[in-house]
Amino acid sequence: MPNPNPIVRSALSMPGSNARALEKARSLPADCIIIDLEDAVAAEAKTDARALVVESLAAGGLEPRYRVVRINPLDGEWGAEDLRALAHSDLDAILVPKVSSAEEVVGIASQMAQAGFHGNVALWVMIETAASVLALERIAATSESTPLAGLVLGANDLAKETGMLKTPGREAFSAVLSQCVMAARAHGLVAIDSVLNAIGDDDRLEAECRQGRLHGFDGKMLIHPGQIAITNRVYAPSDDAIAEARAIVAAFEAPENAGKAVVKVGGQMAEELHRDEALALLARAEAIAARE
Ligand SMILES: CC(C)(COP(=O)(O)OP(=O)(O)OC[C@H]1O[C@@H](n2cnc3c(N)ncnc32)[C@H](O)[C@@H]1OP(=O)(O)O)[C@@H](O)C(=O)NCCC(=O)NCCSC(=O)C[C@H](O)C(=O)O
Ligand SMILES: [Mg+2]
Repeated sequence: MPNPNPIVRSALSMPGSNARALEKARSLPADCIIIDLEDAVAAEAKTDARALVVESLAAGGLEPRYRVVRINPLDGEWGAEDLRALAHSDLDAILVPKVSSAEEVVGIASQMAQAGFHGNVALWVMIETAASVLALERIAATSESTPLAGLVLGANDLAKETGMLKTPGREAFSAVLSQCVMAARAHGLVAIDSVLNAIGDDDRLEAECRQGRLHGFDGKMLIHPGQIAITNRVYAPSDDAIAEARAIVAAFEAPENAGKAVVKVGGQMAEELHRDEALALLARAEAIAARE
């Protein structure tokens, strides 16, 4: 069974054709590695890249990082062969770009089954077409009957199609950020924010991570190792948040609060829902600490 709740703060993408990057990935502190066979690989390099990716997965050493391969679109020249080639590889998820409807996702799931995937590999999809944004809820709902487990926002393709501007504050994307997370949460999916193309602009990266975190994303897709540390830090529970969560859990465990559904902690109301939230945050913090 795929891990339904992986730690994926930093999801570093790299071209499947880049042997050096694939090797480097084994020692990088990214939570998740996305090996790309789609837009980061030139048409003439697709076949060799596919073979290199299969070989690299077989060599092992990427785990415990969550291992994702982004294949080419299944209605194009290379996608179906990508899927067949990966069916017996050791990986965690297949990421399919440019999906546009729930029906398409159901079709992808059945192509996965035909290719030889047997429910042990999750399906993630890119939300990067206008149609996919409009169909978000229906796409996410297919997870009831398919291995769909993650949504990854693709701001570059979305901007290309719609004319939305990728400004430093991502003002135009605010609604889409929210819609992605709502659809993911309503159906128990992982939600990954879009890449930032500006390599080396740490202030902008930090601001985008904070914005993604504010909207509720689990992590961010990255394009360069220099983006990992900031992303891991922003997407991890802060020391203050951990202390607050511990205080809430302790308050509910205190004998004087036995049987109470609501207590006061640090001048704030805390109900059982806040205790549950605190326990989830502490479990996440523990899982991150174990990883690091
Ligand atoms: C953008 C890059 C081509 C830049 O590469 P390069 O010029 O080699 O950068 P550096 O010299 O700064 O690299 C320093 C060292 O780090 C290694 N490196 C660089 N990038 C990666 C990486 N992504 N993963 C692993 N290692 C990486 C270099 O090899 C250097 O190492 P060393 O040899 O030890 O010095 C390049 O960063 C790159 O290819 N990035 C990823 C591109 C990619 O995956 N694109 C697809 C994702 S974007 C997307 O999905 C958009 C979405 O679909 C949408 O629509 O929005
Ligand atoms: Mg894209």
